[in-house]
Amino acid sequence: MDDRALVRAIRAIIGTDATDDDCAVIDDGENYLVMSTDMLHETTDFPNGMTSWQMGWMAAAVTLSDVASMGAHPIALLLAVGVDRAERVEEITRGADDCCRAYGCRLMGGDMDAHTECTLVSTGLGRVSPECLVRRRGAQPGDVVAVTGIPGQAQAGLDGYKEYWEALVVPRPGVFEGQALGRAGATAMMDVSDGLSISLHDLAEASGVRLDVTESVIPRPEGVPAEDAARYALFGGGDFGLLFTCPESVFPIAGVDATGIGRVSAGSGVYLDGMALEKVGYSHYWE
Ligand SMILES: Nc1ncnc2c1ncn2[C@@H]1O[C@H](COP(=O)(O)OP(=O)(O)O)[C@@H](O)[C@H]1O
Ligand SMILES: Cc1ncc(C[n+]2csc(CCOP(=O)(O)OP(=O)(O)O)c2C)c(N)n1
Ligand SMILES: [Mg+2]
Ligand SMILES: [Mg+2]
Ligand SMILES: [Mg+2]
Repeated sequence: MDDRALVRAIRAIIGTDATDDDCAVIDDGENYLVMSTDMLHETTDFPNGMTSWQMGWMAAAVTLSDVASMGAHPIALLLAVGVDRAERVEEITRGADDCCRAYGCRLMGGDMDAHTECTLVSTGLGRVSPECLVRRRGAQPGDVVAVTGIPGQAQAGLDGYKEYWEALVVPRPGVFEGQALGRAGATAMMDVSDGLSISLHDLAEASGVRLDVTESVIPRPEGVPAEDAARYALFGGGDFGLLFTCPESVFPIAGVDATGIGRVSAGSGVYLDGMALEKVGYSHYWE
């Protein structure tokens, strides 16, 4: 079983509204509050050679990315640290704090425990005005499909391309881009943390639309053999660009470095140059 199947089981208990987006959305009257929590641990998320500071940075970044993907401004982050060696805690905390400060957020508490495997759980809170909130479900036929940044860099780093190691271990969440996209009228948005292909599928399903994407225009890591670069860009995880849709009339959006890669139409499924695109990406599995 993979984590998508488990989310479906959880959805049956707590509802679609609570499980459809990168964050939970809470109506606070004047604004919406958004919240996300993410767990990272050594076996599946921290490649060999990562420093404690980088682990802390990455834990904060994945959660800031979820807040960003709603068009929201991050307010506060909490970090729970399950740690094998006590002397790691300070550097982990510095990494998370540096990441928060870089994106206008504050690390405001957390929890800790002794654990055999270094495990970090970051929980973030953000705020967004109702007209700027963007969910995964709003894509409209005729909209442009676009992505920020260059998907595939983190996977290239994981596979040994040293020039992309930094992109893998110090990921940059699209906090400022997400807010600009929310203001500009993006109709649906999510981050591509699990890979572009699987994210296109998640967005298409949440919005109840069909997405058609053109392979040749998808940005991909330079300096990598062509076949690998295309595969990394479509199926590699760990990049924190934003996948979004918006009316053609507002694209491109000032201040946001994004590439138009396709179109939304009525229907269902994701098609790459007219062929069904595999729903493959970074997933967690159970026997
Ligand atoms: N254990 C859980 N209990 C409740 N909701 C969950 C759980 N795990 C994941 N979700 C929800 O399922 C959705 C997808 O989760 P996930 O794939 O982790 O998103 P992301 O890639 O943005 O971190 C989110 O809305 C998340 O809040
Ligand atoms: C072994 C390994 N593979 C891939 C990555 C890149 N990576 C970093 S975070 C992440 C995905 C998790 O991000 P997030 O969306 O916060 O988690 P989810 O809840 O979707 O599992 C990936 C694939 C990594 N750090 N380590
Ligand atoms: Mg996400
Ligand atoms: Mg998650
Ligand atoms: Mg996440």
